Amino acid sequence: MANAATLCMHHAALPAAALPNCSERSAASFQSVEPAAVMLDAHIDIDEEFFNLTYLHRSPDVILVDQFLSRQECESIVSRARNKGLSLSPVAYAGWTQDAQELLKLAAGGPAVWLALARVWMVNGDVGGLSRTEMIVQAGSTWALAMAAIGGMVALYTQQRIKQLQSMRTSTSTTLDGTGLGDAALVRRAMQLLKSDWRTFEAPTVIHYDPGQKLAPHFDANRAATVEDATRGGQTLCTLLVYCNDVQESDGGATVFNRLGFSVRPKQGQALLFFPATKEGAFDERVEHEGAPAKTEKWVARIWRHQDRVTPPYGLPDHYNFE
Ligand SMILES: O=C(O)CCC(=O)C(=O)O
Ligand SMILES: [Fe+2]
Repeated sequence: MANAATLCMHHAALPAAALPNCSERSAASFQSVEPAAVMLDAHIDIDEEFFNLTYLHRSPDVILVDQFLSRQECESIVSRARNKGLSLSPVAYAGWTQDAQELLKLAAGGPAVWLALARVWMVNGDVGGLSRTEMIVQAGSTWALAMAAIGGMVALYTQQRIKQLQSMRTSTSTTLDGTGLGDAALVRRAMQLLKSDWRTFEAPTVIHYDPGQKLAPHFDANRAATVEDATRGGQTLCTLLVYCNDVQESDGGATVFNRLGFSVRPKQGQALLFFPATKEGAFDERVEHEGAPAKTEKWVARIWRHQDRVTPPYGLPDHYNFE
């Protein structure tokens, strides 16, 4: 089965880790320089009374739920994933449609027009006295040829970009069907905490990092979600990660929020919840994050809550029964 959970990465993610003093930027100072913060804070409604829920950060809201899953549930998730087998985590080039459109628009008004005019000028110089219709035909066909060639170059660039992004995620992963002891508990509790129907969830994804593996800074939402995520339920509104094993402080492997200046160390059974987009689907770049390389292995289970029904193979099947 196609692995449902591709990771959305965009070139905008690249310089983020290198933002000057980004780790020292406090929430308060961020709010004062970001007037749109209040609008961006309007994430989906959650169950604030959920057992063990604490706020790690406000605006943007980042939440921890201790003992979200039990040790047995975590172990069950890991062993089901191992039995199924994991493969290199897929990465999506989020925003490629926008980038390609922009490049083509630039070319259509610039280089393609210059080439068309140059061709008319040359042909006119060679044969002389081109009629107006002949000039239009010459210019039009040259413009179309130039656009086709530029389209090919944009496609090549997009392929290169996907390869480059893939090298930034070296973990392996797989999806579970939500019927094992641990993954069923994950879906059930996610439904309560997020006050959401399982139909808006991607199938639970299990991510495994071997020592040294990592996930570079990225956003889970996609600025071009309406086009690129149309077949997987639209925008990612919420990310729920559950750490399935402990990683000691000195061993790295934290989930790092560079722009917010803090990180979360993996603790078995603990859930980390944040909102890559508002309930309306507006992209929130403040919650850019990364999975830092660990010296030991690290296991994470993840549910992405989308805007609409996530149909199979990305989501759970119609006959899924969470009871
Ligand atoms: O492994 C982590 O700490 C982060 C994982 C993550 O961000 C993702 O899977 O989208
Ligand atoms: Fe992520």
